[in-house]
Amino acid sequence: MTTSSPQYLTGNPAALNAFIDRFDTFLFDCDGVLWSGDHTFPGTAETLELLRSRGKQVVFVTNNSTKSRADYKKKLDGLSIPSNVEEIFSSSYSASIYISRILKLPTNKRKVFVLGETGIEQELRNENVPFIGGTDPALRRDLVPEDYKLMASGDPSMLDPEVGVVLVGLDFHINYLKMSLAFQYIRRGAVFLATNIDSTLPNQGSLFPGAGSISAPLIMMLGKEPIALGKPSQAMMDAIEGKFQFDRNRTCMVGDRTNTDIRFGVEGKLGGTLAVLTGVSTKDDILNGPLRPLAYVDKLSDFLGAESK
Ligand SMILES: O=C(O)COP(=O)(O)O
Ligand SMILES: [Mg+2]
Repeated sequence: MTTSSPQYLTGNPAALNAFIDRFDTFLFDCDGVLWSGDHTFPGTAETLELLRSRGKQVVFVTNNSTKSRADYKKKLDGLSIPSNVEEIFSSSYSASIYISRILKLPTNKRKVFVLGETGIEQELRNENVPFIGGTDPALRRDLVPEDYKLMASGDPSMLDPEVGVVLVGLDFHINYLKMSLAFQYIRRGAVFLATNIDSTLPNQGSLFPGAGSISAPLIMMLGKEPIALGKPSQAMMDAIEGKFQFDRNRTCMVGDRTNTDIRFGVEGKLGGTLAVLTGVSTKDDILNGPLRPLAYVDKLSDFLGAESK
């Protein structure tokens, strides 16, 4: 854990410039750094353009599994932020790759029960991984007495015998039926995975339930944690390094949350980490918490104040 005191860069053109020059690749967290929900922070596009104009590789690394990489590409296009889908790593993508290429499942247990949104479904489809649940409207209903009987008996009309994995992400339509199904599958042997376990999600400058709040009831009921495939999991870092072959010493992770983004960079042994104060972690978290970044700024666009080259 980093215990040195992070350098404050805001308003220091020479220090901002020196920080940029230390790295060739910048991994950018999205929620809380580039935007907060649908509100994009002013100067985001210009800051990314500044880095690219200096030959820096920019990669987007988000724990938000509600969108697919293609969805994020559309969002970035809409914000006039140039990108290609290969530069985008979402936890929905990371989880789908893990299930399709890493997890060894019995041939009759290859189906995934999803608590989550379309982002997970699109990425599972891209990897030809069969799934049920997710945005299925048939599950947006109250439990009825018959459901208890069918679940308790493991009736295949209620509990698909091919389900071998439960994948939990942020689900805007969670309910007792879906939580019960996930619980039944896992207690009957399904692998418990999470796209990410961020406790809260920033939006419009406030905080709302994050994916971790969807896994939490299952963790309480089961007495065990899921394998989480988003930051700080190094499975994601290895996938990104595999694609870009970057020099970790010349790579910086930029994020708003110390226990995911900064931990991801520190445990990934990157050359540096940068925190911003526009998302979840506070200045106190950054200066006095167990996981401290190399440096921090008030907001990403402070980099527009770097010395001009
Ligand atoms: O989805 C979340 O909880 C956070 O998403 P982020 O990694 O882009 O900040
Ligand atoms: Mg974030």
